[in-house]
Amino acid sequence: MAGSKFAYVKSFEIPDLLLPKTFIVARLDGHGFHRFSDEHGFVKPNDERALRLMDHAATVVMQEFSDIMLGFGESDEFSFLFRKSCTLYNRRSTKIISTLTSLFTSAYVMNWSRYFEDMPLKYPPSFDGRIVLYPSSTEVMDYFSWRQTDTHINNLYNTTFWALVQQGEKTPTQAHETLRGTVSSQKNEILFNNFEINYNEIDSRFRKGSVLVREVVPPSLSAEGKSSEADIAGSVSAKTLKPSKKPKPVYKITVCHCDIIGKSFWEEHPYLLES
Ligand SMILES: Nc1nc2c(ncn2[C@@H]2O[C@H](COP(=O)(O)OP(=O)(O)OP(=O)(O)O)[C@@H](O)[C@H]2O)c(=O)[nH]1
Ligand SMILES: [Mg+2]
Repeated sequence: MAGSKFAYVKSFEIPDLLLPKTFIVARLDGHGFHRFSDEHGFVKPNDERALRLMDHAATVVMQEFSDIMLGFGESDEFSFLFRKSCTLYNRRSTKIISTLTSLFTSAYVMNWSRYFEDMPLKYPPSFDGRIVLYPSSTEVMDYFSWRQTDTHINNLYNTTFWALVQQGEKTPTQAHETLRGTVSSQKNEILFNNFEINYNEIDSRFRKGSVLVREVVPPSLSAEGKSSEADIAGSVSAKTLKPSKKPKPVYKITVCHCDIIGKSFWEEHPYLLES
Protein backbone atom coordinates (compact mmCIF):
# COMPACT_ATOMS: atom_id res chain seq x y z
CA MET A 1 0.00 0.00 0.00
CA ALA A 2 3.08 2.31 -0.14
CA GLY A 3 2.19 5.61 -1.76
CA SER A 4 -1.54 5.29 -1.13
CA LYS A 5 -3.50 7.98 0.66
CA PHE A 6 -3.41 5.73 3.70
CA ALA A 7 0.38 5.55 3.93
CA TYR A 8 0.57 8.60 6.21
CA VAL A 9 -0.38 6.34 9.15
CA LYS A 10 3.14 4.91 9.01
CA SER A 11 4.43 8.27 10.34
CA PHE A 12 2.74 7.46 13.66
CA GLU A 13 5.25 4.67 14.22
CA ILE A 14 7.77 6.32 16.51
CA PRO A 15 11.42 5.17 16.38
CA ASP A 16 12.49 3.42 19.56
CA LEU A 17 16.23 3.12 19.14
CA LEU A 18 18.29 2.18 22.16
CA LEU A 19 21.06 4.57 23.16
CA PRO A 20 24.30 3.50 21.42
CA LYS A 21 27.33 2.23 23.34
CA THR A 22 25.35 1.20 26.39
CA PHE A 23 24.93 -2.27 27.80
CA ILE A 24 21.58 -3.82 26.93
CA VAL A 25 20.08 -6.13 29.53
CA ALA A 26 16.89 -7.97 28.62
CA ARG A 27 14.88 -9.74 31.31
CA LEU A 28 12.10 -12.20 30.55
CA ASP A 29 9.69 -13.38 33.22
CA GLY A 30 7.04 -16.08 33.15
CA HIS A 31 3.56 -14.60 33.13
CA GLY A 32 1.34 -15.99 35.89
CA PHE A 33 3.76 -18.81 36.73
CA HIS A 34 2.32 -19.14 40.20
CA ARG A 35 -0.73 -20.72 38.56
CA PHE A 36 1.23 -22.35 35.72
CA SER A 37 3.58 -24.14 38.15
CA ASP A 38 0.62 -25.34 40.24
CA GLU A 39 -1.34 -26.63 37.27
CA HIS A 40 1.67 -28.49 35.93
CA GLY A 41 2.67 -30.04 39.23
CA PHE A 42 6.03 -28.30 39.69
CA VAL A 43 7.94 -29.75 42.64
CA LYS A 44 8.11 -27.34 45.59
CA PRO A 45 10.18 -25.35 46.29
CA ASN A 46 12.35 -26.11 43.23
CA ASP A 47 11.52 -28.14 40.17
CA GLU A 48 14.72 -29.22 38.46
CA ARG A 49 12.87 -30.11 35.24
CA ALA A 50 11.41 -26.62 35.02
CA LEU A 51 14.78 -24.99 35.66
CA ARG A 52 16.52 -27.18 33.07
CA LEU A 53 13.82 -26.31 30.54
CA MET A 54 14.41 -22.60 31.20
CA ASP A 55 18.17 -23.15 30.66
CA HIS A 56 17.43 -24.96 27.41
CA ALA A 57 15.21 -22.15 26.09
CA ALA A 58 17.86 -19.59 27.10
CA THR A 59 20.58 -21.56 25.30
CA VAL A 60 18.48 -21.55 22.12
CA VAL A 61 18.20 -17.75 22.44
CA MET A 62 21.96 -17.33 22.97
CA GLN A 63 22.72 -19.57 20.00
CA GLU A 64 20.49 -17.43 17.81
CA PHE A 65 21.69 -14.03 19.07
CA SER A 66 25.47 -13.99 19.07
CA ASP A 67 25.54 -10.53 20.68
CA ILE A 68 24.35 -12.02 23.97
CA MET A 69 27.38 -12.67 26.13
CA LEU A 70 25.77 -13.85 29.36
CA GLY A 71 22.50 -15.26 30.63
CA PHE A 72 21.29 -15.62 34.19
CA GLY A 73 18.19 -17.58 35.15
CA GLU A 74 16.25 -18.33 38.32
CA SER A 75 12.68 -19.41 38.97
CA ASP A 76 10.59 -18.22 35.99
CA GLU A 77 12.94 -15.49 34.80
CA PHE A 78 16.01 -15.10 32.59
CA SER A 79 18.27 -12.07 32.06
CA PHE A 80 20.49 -11.60 29.03
CA LEU A 81 23.47 -9.27 28.65
CA PHE A 82 24.26 -7.99 25.16
CA ARG A 83 27.70 -6.77 24.18
CA LYS A 84 27.99 -2.99 24.34
CA SER A 85 28.67 -2.56 20.63
CA CYS A 86 25.63 -4.63 19.63
CA THR A 87 23.88 -3.29 16.52
CA LEU A 88 21.21 -5.99 16.31
CA TYR A 89 18.18 -4.68 14.37
CA ASN A 90 19.82 -1.24 14.49
CA ARG A 91 19.16 -1.37 18.23
CA ARG A 92 15.38 -1.11 17.75
CA SER A 93 14.09 -1.80 21.22
CA THR A 94 10.73 -3.45 20.56
CA LYS A 95 12.09 -5.48 17.65
CA ILE A 96 14.82 -6.90 19.93
CA ILE A 97 12.67 -7.64 22.97
CA SER A 98 9.69 -9.02 21.07
CA THR A 99 11.83 -11.37 18.96
CA LEU A 100 13.80 -12.50 21.99
CA THR A 101 10.70 -13.13 24.10
CA SER A 102 8.92 -14.98 21.35
CA LEU A 103 11.92 -17.19 20.55
CA PHE A 104 12.37 -18.02 24.24
CA THR A 105 8.68 -18.89 24.58
CA SER A 106 8.56 -21.09 21.49
CA ALA A 107 11.75 -22.88 22.56
CA TYR A 108 10.19 -23.44 26.01
CA VAL A 109 7.06 -24.93 24.48
CA MET A 110 8.91 -26.93 21.83
CA ASN A 111 11.12 -28.61 24.43
CA TRP A 112 8.50 -29.01 27.15
CA SER A 113 7.99 -32.77 26.64
CA ARG A 114 11.73 -33.49 26.94
CA TYR A 115 11.66 -32.33 30.55
CA PHE A 116 8.03 -33.06 31.51
CA GLU A 117 7.60 -36.47 29.92
CA ASP A 118 4.42 -37.38 31.81
CA MET A 119 2.85 -33.94 32.03
CA PRO A 120 1.20 -32.59 28.90
CA LEU A 121 1.08 -28.83 28.52
CA LYS A 122 -2.37 -27.78 29.65
CA TYR A 123 -2.32 -24.28 28.19
CA PRO A 124 0.23 -22.06 26.42
CA PRO A 125 2.71 -20.37 28.77
CA SER A 126 3.78 -16.80 28.07
CA PHE A 127 6.62 -14.53 29.15
CA ASP A 128 6.92 -10.78 29.43
CA GLY A 129 10.08 -8.99 28.42
CA ARG A 130 11.77 -5.71 29.22
CA ILE A 131 15.00 -3.99 28.29
CA VAL A 132 17.11 -1.89 30.63
CA LEU A 133 20.19 0.04 29.50
CA TYR A 134 23.21 0.39 31.72
CA PRO A 135 25.92 3.00 31.14
CA SER A 136 28.90 1.14 32.59
CA SER A 137 30.20 -2.21 33.71
CA THR A 138 29.66 -1.25 37.36
CA GLU A 139 25.88 -1.23 36.94
CA VAL A 140 26.00 -4.42 34.86
CA MET A 141 27.93 -6.27 37.57
CA ASP A 142 25.58 -4.90 40.22
CA TYR A 143 22.55 -5.92 38.14
CA PHE A 144 23.63 -9.56 38.06
CA SER A 145 24.62 -9.44 41.75
CA TRP A 146 21.11 -8.16 42.45
CA ARG A 147 19.46 -11.01 40.57
CA GLN A 148 21.65 -13.67 42.22
CA THR A 149 21.09 -12.17 45.67
CA ASP A 150 17.36 -12.39 44.92
CA THR A 151 17.81 -16.07 44.03
CA HIS A 152 19.50 -16.68 47.36
CA ILE A 153 16.91 -14.78 49.43
CA ASN A 154 13.95 -16.45 47.72
CA ASN A 155 15.45 -19.91 47.78
CA LEU A 156 16.41 -19.79 51.45
CA TYR A 157 12.92 -18.57 52.32
CA ASN A 158 11.15 -21.13 50.13
CA THR A 159 13.36 -24.01 51.27
CA THR A 160 12.68 -23.22 54.93
CA PHE A 161 8.99 -22.57 54.32
CA TRP A 162 8.43 -25.90 52.56
CA ALA A 163 10.49 -27.80 55.12
CA LEU A 164 8.22 -26.39 57.85
CA VAL A 165 5.11 -27.35 55.86
CA GLN A 166 6.16 -30.69 54.39
CA GLN A 167 8.33 -32.06 57.20
CA GLY A 168 7.36 -29.88 60.15
CA GLU A 169 3.64 -30.31 59.51
CA LYS A 170 2.91 -26.63 59.93
CA THR A 171 0.15 -24.98 57.97
CA PRO A 172 1.28 -22.39 55.38
CA THR A 173 0.01 -19.61 57.66
CA GLN A 174 1.97 -20.99 60.63
CA ALA A 175 5.11 -21.38 58.49
CA HIS A 176 4.89 -17.76 57.27
CA GLU A 177 4.39 -16.71 60.88
CA THR A 178 7.48 -18.66 62.02
CA LEU A 179 9.58 -17.01 59.32
CA ARG A 180 8.31 -13.47 59.78
CA GLY A 181 11.20 -11.12 60.59
CA THR A 182 13.87 -13.84 60.54
CA VAL A 183 17.31 -13.16 59.06
CA SER A 184 19.32 -15.64 56.96
CA SER A 185 21.23 -17.13 59.89
CA GLN A 186 17.97 -17.91 61.71
CA LYS A 187 16.54 -19.68 58.66
CA ASN A 188 19.77 -21.69 58.37
CA GLU A 189 19.38 -22.68 62.03
CA ILE A 190 15.73 -23.71 61.59
CA LEU A 191 16.75 -25.90 58.66
CA PHE A 192 19.68 -27.46 60.47
CA ASN A 193 18.23 -27.89 63.96
CA ASN A 194 14.77 -29.11 62.94
CA PHE A 195 15.36 -30.91 59.68
CA GLU A 196 19.12 -31.65 59.59
CA ILE A 197 19.36 -29.72 56.34
CA ASN A 198 22.66 -27.95 55.75
CA TYR A 199 21.60 -25.16 53.41
CA ASN A 200 25.05 -24.91 51.80
CA GLU A 201 24.79 -28.53 50.70
CA ILE A 202 21.62 -27.90 48.68
CA ASP A 203 22.16 -28.15 44.91
CA SER A 204 23.94 -25.00 43.70
CA ARG A 205 21.43 -24.82 40.81
CA PHE A 206 18.82 -23.88 43.40
CA ARG A 207 21.04 -21.64 45.54
CA LYS A 208 22.84 -19.77 42.77
CA GLY A 209 20.59 -19.99 39.70
CA SER A 210 21.92 -20.73 36.21
CA VAL A 211 24.76 -18.81 34.62
CA LEU A 212 25.06 -19.21 30.84
CA VAL A 213 28.41 -17.93 29.65
CA ARG A 214 29.52 -17.39 26.09
CA GLU A 215 33.00 -18.88 26.48
CA VAL A 216 35.81 -18.22 24.04
CA VAL A 217 37.06 -21.45 22.47
CA PRO A 218 40.88 -21.35 22.24
CA PRO A 219 41.90 -21.09 18.54
CA SER A 220 43.77 -24.39 18.71
CA LEU A 221 40.49 -26.18 19.53
CA SER A 222 38.30 -24.48 16.95
CA ALA A 223 38.28 -25.28 13.27
CA GLU A 224 37.14 -21.72 12.51
CA GLY A 225 40.01 -20.32 14.55
CA LYS A 226 42.47 -22.33 12.46
CA SER A 227 41.03 -21.11 9.19
CA SER A 228 41.17 -17.52 10.42
CA GLU A 229 44.83 -17.90 11.25
CA ALA A 230 45.39 -19.35 7.78
CA ASP A 231 43.68 -16.29 6.27
CA ILE A 232 46.08 -13.96 8.01
CA ALA A 233 49.15 -15.93 6.99
CA GLY A 234 47.81 -16.09 3.44
CA SER A 235 47.25 -12.38 3.15
CA VAL A 236 50.78 -11.62 4.38
CA SER A 237 52.63 -14.11 2.19
CA ALA A 238 50.67 -13.20 -0.93
CA LYS A 239 51.51 -9.52 -0.33
CA THR A 240 48.06 -8.50 -1.52
CA LEU A 241 46.54 -5.19 -0.55
CA LYS A 242 43.61 -6.96 1.05
CA PRO A 243 43.06 -5.80 4.64
CA SER A 244 44.35 -8.51 6.96
CA LYS A 245 41.56 -10.29 8.79
CA LYS A 246 41.56 -10.53 12.56
CA PRO A 247 40.82 -14.07 13.68
CA LYS A 248 37.18 -14.23 14.68
CA PRO A 249 36.75 -15.59 18.20
CA VAL A 250 34.80 -18.83 18.36
CA TYR A 251 32.39 -19.28 21.23
CA LYS A 252 30.47 -22.01 22.96
CA ILE A 253 27.77 -21.61 25.58
CA THR A 254 28.37 -23.24 28.93
CA VAL A 255 25.94 -23.57 31.83
CA CYS A 256 27.17 -23.35 35.41
CA HIS A 257 25.78 -22.49 38.84
CA CYS A 258 28.65 -20.36 40.09
CA ASP A 259 28.90 -17.19 42.12
CA ILE A 260 28.50 -13.99 40.10
CA ILE A 261 28.13 -11.63 43.04
CA GLY A 262 31.08 -9.25 43.29
CA LYS A 263 33.96 -8.85 40.88
CA SER A 264 35.85 -12.14 40.72
CA PHE A 265 33.55 -13.80 38.14
CA TRP A 266 33.96 -10.81 35.84
CA GLU A 267 37.71 -10.74 36.32
CA GLU A 268 37.81 -14.36 35.17
CA HIS A 269 35.71 -13.47 32.08
CA PRO A 270 36.86 -9.93 31.18
CA TYR A 271 35.68 -10.19 27.55
CA LEU A 272 32.04 -10.32 28.72
CA LEU A 273 32.20 -6.60 29.45
CA GLU A 274 34.42 -5.59 26.55
CA SER A 275 32.89 -3.88 23.55
N1 LIG B 1 6.70 -25.13 42.72
C1 LIG B 1 7.49 -24.36 41.98
N2 LIG B 1 7.04 -23.12 41.61
C2 LIG B 1 7.85 -22.34 40.88
C3 LIG B 1 9.14 -22.77 40.49
N3 LIG B 1 9.70 -21.79 39.77
C4 LIG B 1 8.78 -20.79 39.72
N4 LIG B 1 7.66 -21.11 40.39
C5 LIG B 1 6.45 -20.28 40.57
O1 LIG B 1 6.56 -19.15 39.76
C6 LIG B 1 6.40 -17.97 40.54
C7 LIG B 1 7.30 -16.90 39.96
O2 LIG B 1 7.14 -15.70 40.65
P1 LIG B 1 6.49 -14.43 39.99
O3 LIG B 1 7.09 -14.18 38.64
O4 LIG B 1 6.60 -13.33 40.99
O5 LIG B 1 4.95 -14.84 39.87
P2 LIG B 1 3.99 -14.94 38.61
O6 LIG B 1 2.79 -15.72 39.04
O7 LIG B 1 4.75 -15.46 37.43
O8 LIG B 1 3.54 -13.44 38.39
P3 LIG B 1 3.90 -12.42 37.17
O9 LIG B 1 5.33 -12.63 36.82
O10 LIG B 1 3.65 -11.05 37.75
O11 LIG B 1 2.95 -12.74 36.06
C8 LIG B 1 6.77 -18.38 41.96
O12 LIG B 1 6.14 -17.59 42.91
C9 LIG B 1 6.29 -19.82 42.01
O13 LIG B 1 4.92 -19.84 42.33
C10 LIG B 1 9.57 -24.09 40.89
O14 LIG B 1 10.69 -24.54 40.58
N5 LIG B 1 8.71 -24.83 41.64
MG1 LIG C 1 6.51 -14.50 36.72
